[in-house]
Amino acid sequence: MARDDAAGAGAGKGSLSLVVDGAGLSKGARDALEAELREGLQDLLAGRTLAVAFMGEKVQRRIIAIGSGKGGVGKSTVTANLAVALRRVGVKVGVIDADIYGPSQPILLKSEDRKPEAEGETLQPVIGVADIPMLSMGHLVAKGRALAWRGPMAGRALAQLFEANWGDAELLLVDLPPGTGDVQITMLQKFKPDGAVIVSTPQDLALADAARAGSLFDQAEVPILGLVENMAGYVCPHCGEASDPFGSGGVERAAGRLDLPFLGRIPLSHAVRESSDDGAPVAMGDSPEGSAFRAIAAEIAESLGIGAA
Ligand SMILES: Nc1ncnc2c1ncn2[C@@H]1O[C@H](COP(=O)(O)OP(=O)(O)OP(=O)(O)O)[C@@H](O)[C@H]1O
Repeated sequence: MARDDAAGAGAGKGSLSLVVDGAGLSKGARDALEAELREGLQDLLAGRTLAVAFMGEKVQRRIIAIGSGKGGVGKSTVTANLAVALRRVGVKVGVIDADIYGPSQPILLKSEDRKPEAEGETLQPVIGVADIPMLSMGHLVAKGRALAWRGPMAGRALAQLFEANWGDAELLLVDLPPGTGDVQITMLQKFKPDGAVIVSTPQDLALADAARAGSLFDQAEVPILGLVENMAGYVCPHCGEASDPFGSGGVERAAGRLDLPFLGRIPLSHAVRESSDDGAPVAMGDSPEGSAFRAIAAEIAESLGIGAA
């Protein structure tokens, strides 16, 4: 225990700092122990303040799943850009690419040529663009091999990704495969997310699927942080004419109907696709598309109470 009477000149002032070995204790157990210590030390404190610090404190890490009902709506693109945007506001974020049927994060976050090392059974995430630690099914299997994995095999591979050494990452974004299959079920059973973000295009069909993906999280009592509308509105780079190939405003209306937050809209744009293919997500820059992702990331950071947003 350290004592700093000089900090407060008057009688009964000053401060005491107590460093406690809290390794292995849950947050609840630490809170209870701290309350007990404060109570027990009241006489000794005699009006001084007490600062309690726990050593070996586990990082409070939260898992946010990014899902969609339908394939190809931009879930992986949104995941990569949100990771970059969250990183820009100081969130220690990691990415798990759980899309075993079409892992694309190694391209999106430029880590295709890296292989995760293992310490014993534990994988070490590779570092992608913008210093984002990440692991993908794509890092574990040979490129181009179709991953027709089912049940236990998919579950084991998924566990390896979740149980990796995520260091000080406080938030893991999980890029899920589309739909409501084995990976989703395993994740909900073993690595239940703290929240989910649903991506959809404004199209009716995609929206119906998005609602189904949402109800899977609902049933598992995973809070849905909100809906993102992707591929909304297209401005022709040649003539400047605006059009809505997938309809307009559908996701926001659906969010209203489902009583869920609408997190924002990402335009259909060449810049988004090209930057994705180049492994330099558009959220790294300050273009209108990048800003759209950053606004959504700020909403998420705010609702989780993290980052400097
Ligand atoms: N806003 C956008 N503007 C232009 N192209 C986009 C946009 N969002 C995604 N794309 C492109 O659409 C394609 C599908 O995107 P992405 O792979 O992110 O979708 P997905 O939902 O993760 O697909 P999958 O079902 O294969 O996992 C990619 O080529 C991507 O670059």
